[in-house]
Amino acid sequence: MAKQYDVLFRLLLLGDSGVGKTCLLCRFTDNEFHPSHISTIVCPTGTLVGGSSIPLTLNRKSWQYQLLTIVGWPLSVHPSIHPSIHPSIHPSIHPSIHPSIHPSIHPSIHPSIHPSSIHPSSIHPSIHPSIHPSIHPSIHPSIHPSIHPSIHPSIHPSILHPSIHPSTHPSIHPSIHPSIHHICPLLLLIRVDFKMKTLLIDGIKVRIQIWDTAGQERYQTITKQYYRRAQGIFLVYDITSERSFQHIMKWASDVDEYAPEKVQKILVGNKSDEVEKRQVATAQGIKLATAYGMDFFETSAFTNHNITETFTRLAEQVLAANKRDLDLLRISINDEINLAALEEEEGLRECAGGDQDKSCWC
Ligand SMILES: Nc1nc2c(ncn2[C@@H]2O[C@H](COP(=O)(O)OP(=O)(O)OP(=O)(O)O)[C@@H](O)[C@H]2O)c(=O)[nH]1
Repeated sequence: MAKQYDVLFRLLLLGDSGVGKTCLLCRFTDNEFHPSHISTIVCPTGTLVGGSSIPLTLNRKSWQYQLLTIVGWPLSVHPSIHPSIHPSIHPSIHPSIHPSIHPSIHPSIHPSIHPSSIHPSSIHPSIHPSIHPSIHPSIHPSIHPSIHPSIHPSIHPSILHPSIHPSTHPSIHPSIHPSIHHICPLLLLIRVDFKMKTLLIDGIKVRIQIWDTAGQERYQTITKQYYRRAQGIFLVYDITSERSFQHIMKWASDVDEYAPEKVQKILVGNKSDEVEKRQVATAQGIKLATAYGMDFFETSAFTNHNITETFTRLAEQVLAANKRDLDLLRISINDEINLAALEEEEGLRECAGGDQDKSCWC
């Protein structure tokens, strides 16, 4: 089978909330545009002490969730637990999910999904009665018992139904209930969006994993945890927002502080279609990018202007920055191949030079 890619790079989208990071990503990977703004939520304040990644399929789309261990839960219910949660995404629970999840998932989650979507025999008996028929099974097996105290409605506005209001039954999760204030440590299942795409650059199949972060200030402690694993960063502002442009300096200084030294950066002025509302001139973008030594693109996720160009450019830069390492890797692989070929050849020669009547087992 042909190799799916040669190298894998991790890119990160950074910028204020509402500049269009999620839209840029969706336009690039799925050629879709979402007119409404649903804030990407990382997770409520707390201290990240560990985590592992879990893929989940929601609405036939693949999203990445992070199972995070948070300590120091705030004393009040987080504002992100809000009734305006989107009705369309059905969290699925994998059949192998451990019974200990049982008390934390409540039948009130949502009444509308068809019972046939869950295969009764595949669900552990102790989970079954408490999961409402509407929930499609599919939290990954790796979630296992540790998830129990942690499924939390702040996951993402789009994942839970409005019916999950803080006043809902406290067994959904203690922290959702206004009266319960102390939970520590706490495990959280949160959505950290990333999407993948493979590009062909100089004959190299470059797979890029693009992480969409939450622009909201309150999530930035957590977001910074992703910087150090990034090889490329998009610093995004909105050309209709002078403020988002001013904040680029803050984002850039965070990158300097938390990202690896070799990280590649690109400045992106999004919403170029909003001609009437423009507050940041193209020349200002160019000037800032030049000052930081970055490339600069004005984009529109709405009209698809410069989207592929921007993502490809950053991937090219990351590839160029890592080319030396790649070449070294390739040389060592080639050396191994050459050595194997040499050994094989020598073996053949030995056989050929030996007793001609003997069968060669080389
Ligand atoms: N006109 C126009 N609107 C856009 C464009 N890109 C995004 N938007 C709109 O801007 C709003 C915010 O977009 P998002 O992609 O959700 O913003 P975000 O940066 O991911 O925001 P957070 O998740 O809160 O950090 C949405 O209403 C989008 O429809 C664009 O290129 N042109």
